[in-house]
Amino acid sequence: MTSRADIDVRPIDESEFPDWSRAMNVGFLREPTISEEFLEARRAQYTPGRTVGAFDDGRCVATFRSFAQELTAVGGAAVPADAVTNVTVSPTHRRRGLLTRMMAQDLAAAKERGDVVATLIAAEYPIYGRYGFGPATWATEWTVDVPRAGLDPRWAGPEDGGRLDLVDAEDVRKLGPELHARLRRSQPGAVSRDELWWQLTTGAVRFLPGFREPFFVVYRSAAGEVEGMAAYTTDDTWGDAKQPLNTAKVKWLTGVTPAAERALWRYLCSIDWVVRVRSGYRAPDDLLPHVLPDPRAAAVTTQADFLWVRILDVVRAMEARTYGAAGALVLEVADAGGLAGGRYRVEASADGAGTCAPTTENPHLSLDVADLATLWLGDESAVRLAALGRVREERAGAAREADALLRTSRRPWCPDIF
Ligand SMILES: CC(=O)SCCNC(=O)CCNC(=O)[C@H](O)C(C)(C)COP(=O)(O)OP(=O)(O)OC[C@H]1O[C@@H](n2cnc3c(N)ncnc32)[C@H](O)[C@@H]1OP(=O)(O)O
Repeated sequence: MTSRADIDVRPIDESEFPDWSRAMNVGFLREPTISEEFLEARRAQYTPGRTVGAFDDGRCVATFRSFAQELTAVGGAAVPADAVTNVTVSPTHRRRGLLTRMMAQDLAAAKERGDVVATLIAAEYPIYGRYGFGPATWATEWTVDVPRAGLDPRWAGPEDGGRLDLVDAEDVRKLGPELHARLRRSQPGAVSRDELWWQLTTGAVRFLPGFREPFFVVYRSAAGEVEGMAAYTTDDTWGDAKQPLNTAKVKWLTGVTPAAERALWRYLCSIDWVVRVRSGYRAPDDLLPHVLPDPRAAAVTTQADFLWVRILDVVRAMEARTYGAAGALVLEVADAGGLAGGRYRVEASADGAGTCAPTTENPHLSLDVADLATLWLGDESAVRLAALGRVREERAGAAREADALLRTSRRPWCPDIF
């Protein structure tokens, strides 16, 4: 076995991208042989200096990549984020600390650059907490049993004066970015999308396994505004008695008004032949179950953590968000990674704005930086974390006070896997 010190962890140059891509496919259990088409399509994701590999005897055995992203904080401000992705270590080189080395380098560089947080979608729950990441948004997928939903079979489109149209991929690339920008301004947990995201979702660029061209539907309000859009695929399944048994799978659905969300779900549950709708990963408090006359027709298929956040700069993170009440909170933040620990006073005013600064006052709550990330996006309750022993109340009632400041009325949601 090569000793740990002999394995070189460093940013790759572009000529190493094919070997790096092969190693990534190995880690993700995909076919290791890389085609020219795959490389060509994927090359836009080569981020110089931030595409990192580990090399043993000249061969890539681990991969890691990060890129610039914006994450929407509570209140709608976008904070600069270090988005981590493509993390793999070949099975031959596991548990020798390669991920730990790649992560330490990346987080230090992100801190140096001035990113407020790092973000990722965790493949498995136990991997990233040790690096200061905490689960900050959760996702729910429902499967709707359409015949059970109690919907009026005569439905012929939105009753609110709005309209639905099927559109082409090109329309999605044209209309989608602006709609998504609107969503991001009001959806804590949402992240920025680059042009490649729109090319991938519409099939203009293809390298992800199992791509199938979706149908695209747009909702316009009575005033003609594009307020919603969805992409879905369907299978082609028929029962022995010649009854249609098709499933529609929602790839994504964006609605910036409740009317748009309602119309799109109603549409998806009213396509002839479709008896099942899989919602894709939604916020756990999505309107979906309750837009159906019988909400029990929407059964939860998946319920899991989704976006993980690592706070790199507590002062800027706390000042970027808004607060639900006026009040002050002194937090003792532990950070084994040495990037963001310390004692901070957060002061929120009645208009929702907050200030944050290091302090020597006595703390109200002590917690790990990973749990602060979990609280920061507003989803989790400090009272619940205290009950779990993850937050310590240094002053009686502090967890309840923290909840009044930090929690949001709707849950944060990250619509994107990256
Ligand atoms: C953002 C993304 O890209 S998510 C995708 C992550 N990638 C995958 O899941 C692909 C398959 N898995 C892998 O490639 C690897 O197993 C990785 C990347 C998850 C871990 O890489 P390794 O180099 O083995 O991790 P490393 O040796 O640095 O482990 C550090 C610690 O984390 C623990 N750890 C690592 N992976 C896991 C895991 N999947 N489950 C539980 N613990 C884990 C190790 O046991 C070790 O613990 P210790 O410090 O107490 O000894």
